[in-house]
Amino acid sequence: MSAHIPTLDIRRYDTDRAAFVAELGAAYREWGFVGIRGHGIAQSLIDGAYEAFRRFFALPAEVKMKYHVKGGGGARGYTPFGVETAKDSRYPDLKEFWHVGREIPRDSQYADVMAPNLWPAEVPDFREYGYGLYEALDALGSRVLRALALHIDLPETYFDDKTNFGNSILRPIHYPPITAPDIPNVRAGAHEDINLITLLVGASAQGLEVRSHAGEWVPFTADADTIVVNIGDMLQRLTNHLYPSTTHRVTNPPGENARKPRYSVPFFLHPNPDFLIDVLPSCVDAANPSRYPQPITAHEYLQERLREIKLI
Ligand SMILES: O=C(O)CCC(=O)C(=O)O
Ligand SMILES: [Fe+2]
Repeated sequence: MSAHIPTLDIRRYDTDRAAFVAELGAAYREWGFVGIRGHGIAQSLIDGAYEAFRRFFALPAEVKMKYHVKGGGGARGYTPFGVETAKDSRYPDLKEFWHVGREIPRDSQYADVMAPNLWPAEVPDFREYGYGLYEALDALGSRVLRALALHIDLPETYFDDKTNFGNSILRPIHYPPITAPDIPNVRAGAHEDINLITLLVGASAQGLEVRSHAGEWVPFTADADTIVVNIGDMLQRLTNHLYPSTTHRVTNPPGENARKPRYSVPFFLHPNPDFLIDVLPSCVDAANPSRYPQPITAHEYLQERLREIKLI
């Protein structure tokens, strides 16, 4: 068992595939989290997106609320403070966020469950950078899924046609400075992600913690050139827990650091809405019988989980 969460260079997928897939697979089976370097996403795209998101969150509350869709479950546009609440938590998280979804033709078979995007007119760069980052992380996520597929003896391209219309979400988050002493809320309460995998770009400020097998909270503050990629509940279910969806949280920093805001941008990579999450036969044997005899579509599963976190 390694004592810390590994970071691997994804360029090795092309130069040193067998060893890379083995190391990546082992790291995920142990931690559910890995840092990915050498991903090729331009720093200028990441910086430009962060700057556009920061400018949006700095707008007055009433301007931001123009982009809040009542009854929309936060699926697109802006969600204010005090809404999302981790499943077993009494207090809402200390965050506001925006959701960018996939751009699809409005006559697509998925149009009824994948609403059009909103874009804030006050920040002209938001769309270009926001969707640029969406597409870059979607492509990187597909590369990680190829390696994850090979590690469990699936064809390399197994996930390609199951995620090409994935209901994936880019979520710029702003955690504002914490000024009140002794508040019971945390920036993000302990939770597992719902989707297949999550790619977290540039969460350079401290605060993210990952629960180890032994039940200890392990801080994971990635280097600036590293994208954190973790397993979500849908992939855990599909693989009968071979790939674990690891509990994580964002703590309130101690002392003066609490007065610094935190920005982070997770990309929640989802399968196509009609993908049937049915435990892979290769992940079941006599010692590990299926934990989920009942399959469920990705869309139904998502609806169940959004109700649990009070988004719908
Ligand atoms: O802010 C972070 O670094 C993590 C956020 C997170 O875990 C989430 O939104 O699911
Ligand atoms: Fe998360």
